[in-house]
Amino acid sequence: MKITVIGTGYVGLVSGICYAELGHDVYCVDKDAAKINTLQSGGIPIYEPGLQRLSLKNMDAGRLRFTTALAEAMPEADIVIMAVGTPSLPSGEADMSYIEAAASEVGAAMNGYKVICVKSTVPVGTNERVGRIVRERYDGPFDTASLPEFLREGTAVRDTLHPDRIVIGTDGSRAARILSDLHRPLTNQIVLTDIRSAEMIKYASNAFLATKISFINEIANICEKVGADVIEVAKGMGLDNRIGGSFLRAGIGYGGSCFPKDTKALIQIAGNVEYDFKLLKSVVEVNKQQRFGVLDKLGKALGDVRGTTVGVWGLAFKPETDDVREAPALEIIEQLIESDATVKVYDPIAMANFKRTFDHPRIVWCDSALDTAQDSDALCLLTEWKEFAAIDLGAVRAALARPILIDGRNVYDVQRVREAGLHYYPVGRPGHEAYIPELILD
Ligand SMILES: NC(=O)C1=CN([C@@H]2O[C@H](COP(=O)(O)OP(=O)(O)OC[C@H]3O[C@@H](n4cnc5c(N)ncnc54)[C@H](O)[C@@H]3O)[C@@H](O)[C@H]2O)C=CC1
Ligand SMILES: O=C(O)[C@H]1O[C@H](OP(=O)(O)OP(=O)(O)OC[C@H]2O[C@@H](n3ccc(=O)[nH]c3=O)[C@H](O)[C@@H]2O)[C@H](O)[C@@H](O)[C@@H]1O
Repeated sequence: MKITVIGTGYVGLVSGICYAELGHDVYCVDKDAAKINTLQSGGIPIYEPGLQRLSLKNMDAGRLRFTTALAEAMPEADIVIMAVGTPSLPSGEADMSYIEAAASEVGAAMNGYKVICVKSTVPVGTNERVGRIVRERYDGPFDTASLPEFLREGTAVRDTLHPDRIVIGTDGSRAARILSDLHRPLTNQIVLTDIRSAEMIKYASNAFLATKISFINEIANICEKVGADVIEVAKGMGLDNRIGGSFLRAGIGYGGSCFPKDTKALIQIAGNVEYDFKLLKSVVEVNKQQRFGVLDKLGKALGDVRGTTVGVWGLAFKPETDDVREAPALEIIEQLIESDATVKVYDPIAMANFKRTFDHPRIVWCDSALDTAQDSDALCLLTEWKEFAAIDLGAVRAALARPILIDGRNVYDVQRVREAGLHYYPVGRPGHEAYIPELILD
């Protein structure tokens, strides 16, 4: 099939490249000329393992092209996939302006039947709006379809080529058939449904995953007070098939371009139909607070953070990505600076992105994990990169001015850290002896 993908952010780029890998002819379009130049010359504007190799392979095979001109990419397309951004407005609602502009451009470029899919995460009713916008400019046949995306950054290629399920929302059998044929090589788990339910499945899925994370984080906070170990608790819970073990890693809360945005948007969607989504509001509130647990522990360990030097390992919102959107590290570092600390930072991949987002004279940009630890009064691990998990803790202890390790992602074995002579402050686990449970059970 011939596919045109609009938007070469994470989603557009990964899906475009993966559709080409399945043997389809793909044209990826973006308004950002710099991104398109990079892509045309074989580069990739994001850090995503495995993506560049697939892009080059499919460009060489003549199945994958990049352009800034929608008019060039549209005429032959059977399927048009919109994957433009839907960022948060100050109200929390999703900003629909990119979708509306893209729909209008698609309408102007239509020249025959096509299935117009919305892959971006959009409020219920958006596909109908897209249909109306296209119809204003084109009076021939077409279908719209909701085709939500469930990939995760860092494992995007694998998630796309081996999805748990594909959700297709249509209001007609022709579009349903075309999109089922397109995705059948990927999985047998194809959920064919109506458009509004498909749009809701995406928000409900992200909101549920965010709920699991905030739930386990609250359990971790209680574990700290009663002397239980949240890793054991999550393991014991997760073995129940009804609960499932994934997304029960306690830590400093979720970040990224999607959970924070989509939870807020769903609260607004509910509010617009006069439904108060109390549970999800609490999930968001718990998440906002969770990151500050690192600062509480620093306060306990150091006495006062003023005038100290704090090392920070990890700036990306999760490992295997250079994305720092809504990364907990941003607020933690801002707070440390406000408290007059000097902050030494290091991330294997996300340093440049972070520096573009936030910089300050009291941030020291380090070249390595050990350089960050050198002479710091405490070290905080905020992203669980493999490099940090594998580091020689004895060398870390020798580099630090004071032996304090705050582990925001529960990376280390408690015994191993203690043997290295470090005072260990993980999340929801018995760590350093001085950090005793507040409640001792008889
Ligand atoms: N980032 C992720 O991991 C996931 C994102 N999503 C959803 O997918 C959507 C896209 O997300 P990202 O890829 O992260 O977005 P992004 O913001 O990184 O990229 C969007 C791209 O669209 C381009 N664009 C905007 N309007 C355009 C137009 N009219 N014509 C051509 N190009 C245009 C922009 O220049 C930009 O390159 C969002 O709704 C997001 O919620 C869904 C699943 C995963
Ligand atoms: O809609 C989206 O954009 C995507 O959002 C998430 O994907 P992503 O944000 O890339 O990354 P996740 O692996 O889900 O992690 C999100 C955040 O939750 C945190 N997290 C995750 C899992 C966990 O157990 N604990 C935890 O704190 C991570 O550290 C990270 O900050 C979803 O997992 C994808 O299915 C979805 O497509």
